[in-house]
Amino acid sequence: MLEYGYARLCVTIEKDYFVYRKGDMAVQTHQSSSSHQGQAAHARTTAWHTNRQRDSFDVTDERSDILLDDHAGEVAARGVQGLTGEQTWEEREGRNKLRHVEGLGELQDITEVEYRKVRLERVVLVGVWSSRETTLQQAEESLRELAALARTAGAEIMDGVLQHRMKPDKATYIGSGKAAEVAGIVAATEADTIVVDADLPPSQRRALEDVTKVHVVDRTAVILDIFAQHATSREGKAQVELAQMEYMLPRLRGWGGSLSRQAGGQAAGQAGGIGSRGPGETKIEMDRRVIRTRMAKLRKQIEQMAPSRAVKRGSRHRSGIPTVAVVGYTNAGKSSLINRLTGSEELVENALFATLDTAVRAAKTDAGRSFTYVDTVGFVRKLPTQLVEAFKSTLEEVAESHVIVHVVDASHPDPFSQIDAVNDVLEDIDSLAGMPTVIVFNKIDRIDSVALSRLKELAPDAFFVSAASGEGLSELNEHVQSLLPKPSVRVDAVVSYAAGALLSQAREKGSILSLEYLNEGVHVVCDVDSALASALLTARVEVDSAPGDEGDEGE
Ligand SMILES: Nc1nc2c(ncn2[C@@H]2O[C@H](COP(=O)(O)OP(=O)(O)OP(=O)(O)O)[C@@H](O)[C@H]2O)c(=O)[nH]1
Ligand SMILES: [Mg+2]
Repeated sequence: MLEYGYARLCVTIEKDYFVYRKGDMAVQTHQSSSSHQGQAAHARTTAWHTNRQRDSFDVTDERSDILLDDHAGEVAARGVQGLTGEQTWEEREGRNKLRHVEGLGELQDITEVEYRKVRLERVVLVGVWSSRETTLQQAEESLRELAALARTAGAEIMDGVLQHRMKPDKATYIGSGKAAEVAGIVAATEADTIVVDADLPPSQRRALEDVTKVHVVDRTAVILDIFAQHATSREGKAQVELAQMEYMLPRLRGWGGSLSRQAGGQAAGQAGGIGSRGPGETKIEMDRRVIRTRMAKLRKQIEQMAPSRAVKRGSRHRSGIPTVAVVGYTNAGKSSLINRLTGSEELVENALFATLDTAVRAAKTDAGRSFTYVDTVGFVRKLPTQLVEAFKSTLEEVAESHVIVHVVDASHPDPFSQIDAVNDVLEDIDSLAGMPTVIVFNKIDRIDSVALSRLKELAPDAFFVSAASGEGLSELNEHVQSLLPKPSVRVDAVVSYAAGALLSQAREKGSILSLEYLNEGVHVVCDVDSALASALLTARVEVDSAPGDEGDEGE
């Protein structure tokens, strides 16, 4: 019964999601013909064009202080720069205002009005920030990221507001007066969901729902929702469902009651929004015991799947093929980079968490040696604890690789905070200590030369590339190849012509330093792993003056 409900919901969502994505593209294209003609002229029909147009008014698209001096000046001029220190008059003033975050909420185009009809839901984003903990800029950035997450989940952003207060309100998260204001915004924009940029306890969520009369979900619910939509492998699905149930369990009592538009079963599957998909609102009536039983079953299933993962990895290891793990913040361009480096066609999307299952892509060094790139799930700040488990399979892949390529979006307002977010997670894995790591700033086609040279100053050892234009990729490729572990055994022997297969293996898995065709056989000097070395030595043939003898060297 439960499984049936879940599968059914997934189908509905995927369909709607597709409509949303398609619609969104159409909106962007339309936009380009009116207000971005100059840009549109550049790259009219390519895929990059679509992405760039999307990016051109994406709410996440803003340069940071780090990258641009004049922007820092502008921020200072707005009087918010010093907020972390003394409490200024502006701060006191600011505390009493709900702050609209630019770029969230304005109608972009008339076409968008039409698309509203097919979209799932209209959301208002709400955040609270304290100058004791962050800066206004970081708070805005976090809300923009939430906007990108909500959009990826299929929502349409009507507005985004931030309240400055030392601590979230105990009852309603934002102050009660502000909650009433948000209720006004919700009514005016006809939004049907509020997304809060925090992990909200059930009581606060309910109180806020009572004031605003719409559905309130938190950041965790949005991320879980994206994972639910994107997971494709059996294990990924099971892990996400388990995470959703873990999230739901303490919140069960809170769902329903306060909302008149509460629906169950199939109706909710179609009308439900972020956070209500998967094992969500439809299962309110479900007894906790049933959920617990289901969770136990899922845990067992996942446990049983783990060995097959290990076997797959093990066989890759045994075959002596080195792996390069590509990690980084979500949407940094990991899949694009791998596609470009290997010629494969991994899913690339301007959406968060496009890749949800690790994928392995074959590559070859210039000398013909095989190695693989492992594409991993993107990282995100404030990753829900419930999902950490699901993330572990990705981390296992990283732990077992030989080189780490850490991709960063150079055009992001604050690339270094993203690097930190990723490193925070990676630092917890002991086996990574000492593993060669390459930092790669991608998307340099999107930043100007000033920003680029600033980044180069701040990260002198990094590589600067563009998966879009191909710039910098050959240097990166060369460097990655040089970091691959070298096969440890040097073989210098004449092997019989019948051992041709062994020689091609030596080319694939090791490196051939010299080949010489003699009457008796092939004189090969190569570096290979110990298994192949002993196979080659078995195929050795005797010649009059054995190669590798001192007398031979000089000739
Ligand atoms: N302009 C520009 N866009 C890029 C570049 N590399 C990637 N992109 C775009 O960035 C977006 C994200 O790319 P992906 O390759 O899906 O990123 P990812 O890191 O695999 O993302 P997840 O799988 O979601 O974690 C897509 O819209 C890409 O087209 C680049 O070098 N330049
Ligand atoms: Mg990806």
